[in-house]
Amino acid sequence: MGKTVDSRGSGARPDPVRSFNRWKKKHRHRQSQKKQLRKQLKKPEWQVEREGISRLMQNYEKINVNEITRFSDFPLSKKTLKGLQEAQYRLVTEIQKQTIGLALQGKDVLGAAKTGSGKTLAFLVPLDEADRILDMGFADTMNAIIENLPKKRQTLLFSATQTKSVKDLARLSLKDPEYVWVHERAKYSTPATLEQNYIVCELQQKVSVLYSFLRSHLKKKSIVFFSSCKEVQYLYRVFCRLRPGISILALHGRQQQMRRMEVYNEFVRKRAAVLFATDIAARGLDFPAVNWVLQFDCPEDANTYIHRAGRTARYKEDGEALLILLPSEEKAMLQQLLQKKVPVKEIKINPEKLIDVQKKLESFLAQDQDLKERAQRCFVSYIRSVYLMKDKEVFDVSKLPIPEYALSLGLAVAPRVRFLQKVQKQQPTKELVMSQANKVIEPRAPSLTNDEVEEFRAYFNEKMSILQKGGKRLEGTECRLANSISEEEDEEIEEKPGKAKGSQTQSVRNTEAQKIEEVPMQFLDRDEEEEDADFFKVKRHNVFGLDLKENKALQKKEPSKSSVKKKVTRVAEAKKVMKRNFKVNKKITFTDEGELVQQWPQMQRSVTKDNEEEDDTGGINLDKAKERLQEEDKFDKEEYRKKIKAKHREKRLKEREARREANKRQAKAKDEEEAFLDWSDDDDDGFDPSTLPDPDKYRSSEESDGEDMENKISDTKKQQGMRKRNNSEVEVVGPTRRNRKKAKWDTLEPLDTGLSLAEDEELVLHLLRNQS
Ligand SMILES: Nc1ncnc2c1ncn2[C@@H]1O[C@H](COP(=O)(O)OP(=O)(O)OP(=O)(O)O)[C@@H](O)[C@H]1O
Repeated sequence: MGKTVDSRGSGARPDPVRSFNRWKKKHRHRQSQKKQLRKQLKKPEWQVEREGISRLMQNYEKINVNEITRFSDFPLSKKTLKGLQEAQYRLVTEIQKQTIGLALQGKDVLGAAKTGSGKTLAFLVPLDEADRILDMGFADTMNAIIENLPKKRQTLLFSATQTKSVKDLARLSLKDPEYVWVHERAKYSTPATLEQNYIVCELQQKVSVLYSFLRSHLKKKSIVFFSSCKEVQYLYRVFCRLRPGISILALHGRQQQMRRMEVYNEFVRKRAAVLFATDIAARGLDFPAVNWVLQFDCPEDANTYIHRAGRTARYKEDGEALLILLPSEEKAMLQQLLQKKVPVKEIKINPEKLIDVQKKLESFLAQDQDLKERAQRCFVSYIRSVYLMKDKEVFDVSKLPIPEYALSLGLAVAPRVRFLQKVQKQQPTKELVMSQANKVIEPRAPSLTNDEVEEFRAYFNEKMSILQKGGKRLEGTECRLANSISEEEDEEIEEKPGKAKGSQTQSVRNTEAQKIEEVPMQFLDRDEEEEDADFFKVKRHNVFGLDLKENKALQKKEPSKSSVKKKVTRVAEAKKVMKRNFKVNKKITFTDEGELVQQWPQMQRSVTKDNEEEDDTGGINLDKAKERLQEEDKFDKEEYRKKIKAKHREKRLKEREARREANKRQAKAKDEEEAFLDWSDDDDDGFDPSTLPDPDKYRSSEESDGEDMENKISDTKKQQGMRKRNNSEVEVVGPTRRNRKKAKWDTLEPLDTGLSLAEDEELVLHLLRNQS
């Protein structure tokens, strides 16, 4: 009975391999489907971010300013919050609290808050220092930027000194901007932690005041503001040379951006340092831990003052600001500051602590032409900056003590400033002072008569008395801004020979006046600032003894002095000396030949016919002196030419002699060589054994050299034999030459080389080798 088996029957088991393969196929298919689905579902990062932001945006309307204390209270993205947290920004400042919400809601914002109050973090579209960019000076740049901005935009403007001008704002087409004036009702417009003082001093004392200030603040971090780059450049260099004992850095617009960043970082890194800067550093820059801001030159307006001073006392820190004002700037500037709610107190410099650096500067400039030129540029640049200032109530160039200022920079004479002449033309009432200032530097002929010199001195005395009487505070018409002033014109510096002696006189008077004044010591009441207290005094006038009273006393003295004492000119002094018949020391040396040479004073060696005919009329005959100098010059040139000729001749002779010697040696060596060859060939004919050293003697003397030497000799002899054989072969080829050599040999003396036998043999071998 047969049985059929159905493999699929209940009793049959499925093939496991086949079923696994089937499952695997299905699984793979399912996986790839899932993958494709995932791929389709995956969004780009930006899309995810945008979606996140749109979720946050839904919360913008719910922002309640009163509930905000931290950045995380704003609906900000995770990335922004992470960044803020990493930089340790958690709690918001007032301006941030009030403006970030508005900015997020897409509104245009016009924000104002004190310096160092955190405005930088408050704006999202960069844009900063709104009032400055709206200045006419930046008009072209701003217009170019605005033209290229999208029409649909959000504008956020922030500044410590915000503009409210509708005209200005219209330029930026702000749409219903939100005005946020955080400190509008505050008593002062500057930070409460900022202590602000000012001093009044003469222009010519400012450099010494600065030096004295630095000497008494060696452990502090200070920024000193100047009105021009060239001032920074010169004073930076000269102060480095003065070595005040503190690091000095310079930051100005003429530096490359990379250099500026280096300087910024270096200043931030240092614990104590002083930064000389222009207004490039006045706004927006956040220098941490600055103790002092010193405004060396008066700021152009109260706003600039606020920004400069705001480089210290930032974000809850303390700081001090010191403004240096000229007497001519004091009244108008203080008024402006008052209007802008800036509380400044007057303090006084302790004259005992004032270090005069003028002499040092003079000596630096005398040694360094480059520094001198920088000083000249600094001088012109400062005067130009004053001249170009808009506010003529504060800045009056005609009130500047020009020659004195030049001296205070270390310059012996004031460079000519052309535009001052224009001012002079515009201001006939001020003609006297200005013409005198410019007269100082008028070019003069090289020879001055006594009268001229007297006149020159007299005008200085007169000028000084005018300055003292009222020149300092001359009231006059306004200087008008001359648009025609070009940079080149300003750069033109001409030094004139007339020295500002009158100015020196005044500086001497000032020092005297300082001595006269008894100043009671009233130091600032701050224990931790003892060094400052040393340098500054509070509410004391006439520190430098330049007040009207004392000046009057000095003025009274001055004319009596000049009238009693006859003025002494240089020419008169020289004549006096000549009359005294002083004998000048001589320096005399002797040449190798024993000849006497007078080194000093130099003798006139050229003989002119006038030499003997000395003029006994007295004084110096310039024409004759000139003639003599020319003769002397010719004589010197002739002498020099002769010396050079002799030297060349000597050199030529030496070279000729050397050549002759070399030829001789060559000829001799050739003859010796030939002679030797002949000699070795014909030892029978002419060899004289007596010319050889005594072998016994040789042995005894050279015994110490041992067997080696003997071997060498025998080897040499062997080689000679070989050479002989070779030469005999040559002999067949050239009998004529041999005969000639022989004939020559007959006439030759035996050769005495002065060498030992062994050395002789070496020489021979060498020559033979060369020959072969
Ligand atoms: N929320 C904050 N928490 C802690 N520090 C802050 C905060 N906001 C700002 N600062 C710090 O305060 C200092 C001053 O800030 P910022 O430079 O933004 O001031 P500003 O108002 O822009 O000043 P200026 O008017 O001089 O430009 C900076 O060192 C900054 O790091």
